[in-house]
Amino acid sequence: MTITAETTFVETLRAHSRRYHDQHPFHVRMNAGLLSPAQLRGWVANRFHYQENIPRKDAAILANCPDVEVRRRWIRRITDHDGAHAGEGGIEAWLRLGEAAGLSREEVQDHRHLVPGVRFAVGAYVTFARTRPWVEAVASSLTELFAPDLMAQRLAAFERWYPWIDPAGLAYFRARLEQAPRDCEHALEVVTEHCRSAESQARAVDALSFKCDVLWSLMDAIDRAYPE
Ligand SMILES: O=C(O)c1cc(C(=O)O)c2c(n1)C(=O)C(=O)c1cc(C(=O)O)[nH]c1-2
Repeated sequence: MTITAETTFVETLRAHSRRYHDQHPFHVRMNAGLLSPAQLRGWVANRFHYQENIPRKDAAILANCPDVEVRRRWIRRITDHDGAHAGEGGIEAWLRLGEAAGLSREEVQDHRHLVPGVRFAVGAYVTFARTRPWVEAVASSLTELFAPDLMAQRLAAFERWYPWIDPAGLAYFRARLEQAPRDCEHALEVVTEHCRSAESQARAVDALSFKCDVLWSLMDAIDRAYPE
C-alpha cells in the first residue's frame, strides 16, 4: 500500500486493517467456534511467546527513544504486561487463560509447545524494535488500531462456542479492550508528529506492513502445527 494524493497518511495506515490477522483462516475458524480443544490450546500456548516478548519489545523502543515525554507514557505498556507485582499484569493473565483452557503454567512457560515459526516471527518483531529507528518501531505497534474489534469478537466467540473454558480466564481480553485504544492513540500521535515527510511516512507504512506480516506468519505457523 502506498500513499497517494487521494489517501492521507493516516488513511493509508488504517487501510492496513485489510491485512490484519483477524482475517487469517485460523482466527476465522476460532471465531466461528470450529476449533477443537487441542487447536485452541495450541494457539494459547504459542501466543504466550508473543505476550512474554511484548515488554522486551517495548523496552527496546524506550532504549532507543530520546524523548522523555514519549518514554514517560510508553513505559506504562511494560507494567501493563509485567504487572507492578508478582501475580499481576497481562503475562500473568495469559497464564490464567492457559489454565482455564487446561494448560498448566509450567507447560506454557517452558515452551514445550512452541513451534519454530512462532519463535521466528516473535523474534523478528523484537529485533525490528531493537534495530530500526524508534519511530518506525512505534509505527509497527499500530496493528493495535485493529485489535479491539477482534478482541470483542473473540470474547463473544469464546463465551458462546467454548464454554469448557472458564470465563474468568478471559480477563486478559477484557483488559486489552481498554488498553489497546489508549496505546494506539498515543502511538498514532507519535507517528503523525514525527513523520512529516513523504519518505518518513512511507517508512512508517512499511513498518506497519512488516508487523502485519509478523502476525500473519505467526498464525500460519500455528495453523500448520494444529491442522483441521
Ligand atoms: O490478540 C491479538 O489479536 C492481539 C494483537 C496485537 C497486535 O495487533 O499486535 C496485540 C495483542 N493482541 C496484545 O494482546 C498486545 O498486548 C499487543 C501489544 C502489541 C504491540 O505491538 O505493542 N500488539 C498487541
